[in-house]
Amino acid sequence: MKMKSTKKSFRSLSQTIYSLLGFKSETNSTWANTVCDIIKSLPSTADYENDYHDSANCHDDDLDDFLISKLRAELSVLNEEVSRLNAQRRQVLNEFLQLKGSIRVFCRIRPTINGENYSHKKPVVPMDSNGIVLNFTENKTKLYNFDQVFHPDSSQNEVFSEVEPVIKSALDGYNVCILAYGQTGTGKTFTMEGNQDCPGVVPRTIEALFKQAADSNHKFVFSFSMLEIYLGHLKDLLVPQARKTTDPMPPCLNIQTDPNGGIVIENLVAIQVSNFNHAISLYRLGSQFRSTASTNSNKVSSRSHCMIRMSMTCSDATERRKITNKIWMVDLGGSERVLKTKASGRRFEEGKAINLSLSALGDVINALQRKNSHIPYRNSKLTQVLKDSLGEDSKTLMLVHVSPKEEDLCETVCSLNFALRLRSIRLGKTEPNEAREMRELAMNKLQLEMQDIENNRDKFTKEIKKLNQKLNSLTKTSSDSNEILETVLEPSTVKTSVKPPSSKVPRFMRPTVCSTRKSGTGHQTLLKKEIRPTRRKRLPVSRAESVNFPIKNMTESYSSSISRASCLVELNEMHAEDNDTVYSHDTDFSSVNVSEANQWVYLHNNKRVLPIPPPVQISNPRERKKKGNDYISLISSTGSTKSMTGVDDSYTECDISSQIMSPDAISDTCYQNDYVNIADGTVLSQESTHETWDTKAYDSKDDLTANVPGVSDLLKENIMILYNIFLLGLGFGNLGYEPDFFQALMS
Ligand SMILES: Nc1ncnc2c1ncn2[C@@H]1O[C@H](COP(=O)(O)OP(=O)(O)OP(=O)(O)O)[C@@H](O)[C@H]1O
Repeated sequence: MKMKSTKKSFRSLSQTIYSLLGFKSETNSTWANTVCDIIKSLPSTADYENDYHDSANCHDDDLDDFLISKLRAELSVLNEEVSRLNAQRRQVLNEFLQLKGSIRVFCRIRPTINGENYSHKKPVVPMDSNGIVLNFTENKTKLYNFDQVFHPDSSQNEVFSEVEPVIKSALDGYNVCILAYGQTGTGKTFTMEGNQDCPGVVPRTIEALFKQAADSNHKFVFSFSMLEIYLGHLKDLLVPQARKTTDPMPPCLNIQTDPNGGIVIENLVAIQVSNFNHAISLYRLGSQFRSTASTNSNKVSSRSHCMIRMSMTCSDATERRKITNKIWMVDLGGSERVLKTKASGRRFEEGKAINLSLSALGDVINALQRKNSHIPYRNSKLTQVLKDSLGEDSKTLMLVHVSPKEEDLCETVCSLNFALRLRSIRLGKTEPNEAREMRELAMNKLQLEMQDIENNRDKFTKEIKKLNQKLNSLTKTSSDSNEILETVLEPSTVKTSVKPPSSKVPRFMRPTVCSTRKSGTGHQTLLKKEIRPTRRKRLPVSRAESVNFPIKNMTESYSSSISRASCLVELNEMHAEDNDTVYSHDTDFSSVNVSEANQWVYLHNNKRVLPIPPPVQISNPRERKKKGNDYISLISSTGSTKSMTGVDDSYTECDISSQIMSPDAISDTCYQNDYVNIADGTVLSQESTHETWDTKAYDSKDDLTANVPGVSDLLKENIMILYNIFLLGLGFGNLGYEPDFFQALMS
């Protein structure tokens, strides 16, 4: 235990050294370095450790080290095992998808919706999980085969279970494309988006991506984009759209090809998303900007192709197909027979544009399936955007939607013929039954194998998480103890990253404004805005970043600068409060500084600077507002970007932030000088007795004089003058001015 106590005393010593920084002008970083040099020259920890080992075979820190290295070794074995299983799973999945086909076509039959009338004979009948029969007349039927047929009562869950394998492919680095195709009003948006109770493919895919990425033992960075292709133009759905002709137009989206053949959409917004909720909120936002309209076939009909893109980057998995890849989820515009919908004007143009691009998409997929040498990507914007996600090295799912209604039979035939064109020639109806059964058997086997691998991997991943937690708690305790000494030895890091532990230091030991100014430590501390939780709470020793605030025609002593944070707070609040109230009790403390500074350096129209505001109460709210406006005009005239961020040499200026009290000094002053209302004995804090444009402050002062019975106006004025002298004495006293300075000033 001797060793432990020695270490502890060293730790507390370094802490003490650190807390003394800035207490006296001598206790600066040079001093701290010297003391730490002395500490370094003392017998090293290793010497103690050796001694300790001699005296006792076991020690807490050694045990920690031993446990840490043991945990690390275990983790590396487990991680290797997970990587091996991942590679195995990837291989099995690929085999599985190859048997299934890299372009797969599903068919979903929409259920009947309330109020719809149907003829006695059902025109669209699902056969089994792959077949669908169309009944044209009594004795004329036609059978269509697909990779999967979803019956009218199939749930969103069932649909997603067929989609899920391609999400795994996406995480393996393949580009993936999920397309919802069909006549208008057949349920494309329902499948892709779903509703609150039955979420569709898009939310489920996003959720699965985040979940599977978390389970994968690799670090993924996801980004979300959303666009629509409307009348042949690309429109970013995450950018506010121009409503009036005078509104600026959003940047034009151009499609480019990078040297590797990847598609780049210029100016498309891609927002990094770290979790499901974040991505979904963006999706909801984008959905609001979609172009929809009411048509004869659908009350809320999508008049464009809506495309959602999740890009993912994973640089620590070398076995992935690509470092960055993407998954497109596309709710295609509804195919429609213009004659039937009787669309005209804009609706007609929209329908025509949708049909043309759908036809181009069909041509591309068909050419890919036939392995044609020329793939006609350039025939539409839709196929240009999807160029790198439809080819050889990617996975495509087409969900074809059909209506159950007899009157829609023509459109249903068109949709199913379109879908048939997309089906792999190899997997078409030419495939013999025997071969098909063999293929299905092999696929089932691979699926079981994959399930087995995933179960094992999950077991290991859980174990890794547990071990990591243990390791974190062990390494945290050992690194915490070294951190403080390192900070003292490395004074440059104190500047921005470490906050002095002022709350642990007794008040009398904390630096004053002057000492901070002399030692120069004030500017080394936090740049962040401090929130003042309650009026009486002590604030840490910290100062807001100060910027020069040039004022024309000012002598050096009266020129000022204010904190950037406070300036912004003031401005915001003045605008927000319609200039009536400058700050409230929970205002940033630094903004209080500015208002107090305005009592001492009152600025009017940026021309005249008086040391003290005239002790005139502004009871008329209009006047009060005007005064506030003067302040605003001051901030806006002198607080321009230039003056806020830099120094303008044409002005005489000095940094008044060094004259304004530090928040701590102000809070100290408040403690020492709480004002007792002589009439009712209540304690008013200094803040509330100051003359600012805070209505509360005025009320307090009004109370102060009004509550004294029989006080004449002259007496009131004298009290106010005395009171101002008192305040000025306090404030300026803290800044190093002598009382006779004020007497001279007042006289
Ligand atoms: N499987 C389903 N279960 C329940 N309701 C459905 C289903 N499919 C579609 N619907 C309902 O049918 C209506 C039309 O669906 P939806 O708007 O999704 O069609 P759409 O194909 O996207 O049409 P458009 O191309 O005109 O945008 C909606 O009210 C939707 O809720």
